[in-house]
Amino acid sequence: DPQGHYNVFLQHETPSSFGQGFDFNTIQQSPAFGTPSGYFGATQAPPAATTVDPITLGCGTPPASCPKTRYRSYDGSCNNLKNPVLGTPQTPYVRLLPAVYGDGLSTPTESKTGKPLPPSRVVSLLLYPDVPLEDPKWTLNAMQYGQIITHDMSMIAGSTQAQPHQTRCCTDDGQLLELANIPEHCYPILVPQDDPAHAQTNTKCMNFVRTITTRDRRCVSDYEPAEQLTVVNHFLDLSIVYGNNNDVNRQVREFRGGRLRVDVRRGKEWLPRAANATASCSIQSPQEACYFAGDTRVNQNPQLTLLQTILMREHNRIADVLSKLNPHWDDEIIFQEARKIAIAEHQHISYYEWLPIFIGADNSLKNKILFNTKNYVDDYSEHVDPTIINEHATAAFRYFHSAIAGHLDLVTEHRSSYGNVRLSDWLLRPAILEEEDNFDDLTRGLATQPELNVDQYHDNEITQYLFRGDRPFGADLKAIDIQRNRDHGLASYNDMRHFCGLPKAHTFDDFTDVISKENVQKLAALYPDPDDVDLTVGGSLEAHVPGTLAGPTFLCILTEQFFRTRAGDRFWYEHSEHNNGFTLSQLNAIRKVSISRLLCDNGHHIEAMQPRGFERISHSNGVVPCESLPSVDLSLWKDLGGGHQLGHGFESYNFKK
Ligand code: HEM
Repeated sequence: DPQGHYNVFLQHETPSSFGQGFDFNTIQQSPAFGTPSGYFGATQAPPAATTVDPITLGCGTPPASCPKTRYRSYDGSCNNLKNPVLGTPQTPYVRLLPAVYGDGLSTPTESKTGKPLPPSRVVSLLLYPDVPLEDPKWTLNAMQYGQIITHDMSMIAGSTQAQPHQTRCCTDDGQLLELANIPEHCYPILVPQDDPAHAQTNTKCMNFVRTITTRDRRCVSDYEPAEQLTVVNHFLDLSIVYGNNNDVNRQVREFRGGRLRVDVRRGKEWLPRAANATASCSIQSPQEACYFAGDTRVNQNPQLTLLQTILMREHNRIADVLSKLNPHWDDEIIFQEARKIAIAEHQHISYYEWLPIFIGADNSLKNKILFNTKNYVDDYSEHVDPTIINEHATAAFRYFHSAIAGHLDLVTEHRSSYGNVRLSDWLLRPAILEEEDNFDDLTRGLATQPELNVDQYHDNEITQYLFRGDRPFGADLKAIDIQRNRDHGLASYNDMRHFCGLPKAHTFDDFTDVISKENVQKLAALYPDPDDVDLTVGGSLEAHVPGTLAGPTFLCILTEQFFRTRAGDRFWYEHSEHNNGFTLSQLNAIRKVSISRLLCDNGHHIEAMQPRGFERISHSNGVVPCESLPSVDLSLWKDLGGGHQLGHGFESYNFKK
């Protein structure tokens, strides 16, 4: 297009087997953001920057040009060559159904009846109590890898997800501010008078700051509804390790031997320290570790930091092997080839080990998310939009918050648990990983301890004590999720379930086709009208589709997202060699990777693991020596020379066959 306007009105290609009555013709497409001409349809100049980082301005910056390369960019630009800005940071989520804002443009959702919606905290207290049921089959590792996948795919703009937000919507002692004094973007969570926790401290108000939107950044006209922005790239590409832009990437790299930067303490490699530890962590002394990684949320909880450390070490392990195999490769080639392998391992673990548990193997095969093959899968389509779906990130995927356990087991090599740590004591305090044998003991704990059942029950550690620091009580993740649902103006549960092929409910009773009578009664007591039920609430009460950990509505959303994330990624690892992929033998070597082997290879002294590390130890999944678990044969990356040179690297290599 001579104007340089990319065609972003992508038509979703529905795979023929994508059945179940989903009507994808109604999918809302993203408007043309980030066009080279600047602010699409803008009537006003963009607002002044509120943060120092210039990339946080605007709604996506298209690259000047797209280099020909076999490696993906850090920000995801040029993945889609028709629309190079697609999937880059600072662009809006897309929606499956139009937003339902209170005023039609940007204010939080309201009841269609004019009566108030039940306060989020009240819904959380009534429907999501702490009933500690353990998952009979899956480990805490399954939950934790889910958070890794999430952080790789999206992060709402304007949230730190860590330190108290700079914007304060309540007084320091938890009271509501005078209306006139409430800062912009505030949408505080109101605490009921009889709150079992917060009434004890006379807290009436919990901080909640609205997500930054295309309207806040003046990227749309005054007449267009707001779309929330996500600040990380949308692809499943280990951006949590490598960073979401060139700048962060430079900071995580060693620039020697293709390695990532590490700090060595007690003979072990740790993530480098954050430059400003007090801003990134809740440390209690200046020496306390607080890390820097590709994702700003790295320090949020110890098990997350643990997996981030494992993934960083895996990159360096691969880089060290590649430098020995190919002494003629420079830092850049080793780095990019190691990165490509690590991303492939991560995509493989996410899709072939993790997804079958959460969205079901049959469902994934049927919908062309997984393939039963030893061959290439060249299913990329530039018409599939890889953008993260708002209903996915703000409702469906958050459902797995239910699996979070409040205590983390410390487990010896003999698989006996000798203690545990309390989650809310160690949020934003990753130093615990470096004490004694905690790194290995928590790793074994992840793979031994069950996750909590994926159901309507949530651990008090995240509904009463989240980020409490040294206060008696903290935030409520379920109330936040409900509040966020309204902040983003997500379509109602009723409309979404209809979109996903279930009948539209006319009365609360109609919900009993997938929700228990008891829960429907509670919904009827809380909400003025069946059309008012929040997606995040209704979806989380549905009975699960057999073989999956989600009800039909969430399953439909998750399935659609994971289809797009795969088929909309031009650098997906299963593509053939001439489509940026590996040789077939390399690909089949990658397919041998497992979460268990990853933990074995990158822990300190972990000698044994069960083969399927997301599944609890059992007769059919017994602990075996690490060496007996299949591994990726990196000798297949020996470059025999004679590849075609291109820029700093090679367009093709002459890999050992
Ligand atoms: C200990 C574990 C976890 C903690 C403490 C945690 C906490 C949080 C917090 C504080 C937020 C931001 C909420 C907001 O302000 O709107 C969030 C967002 C989110 N969480 Fe979790 N979470 C955990 C695990 C998980 C898991 C296991 C999943 C899914 C498998 C998940 C999925 C999500 C998603 C999709 C978002 C929204 C991401 C976005 O910004 O687009 N989380 N979580």
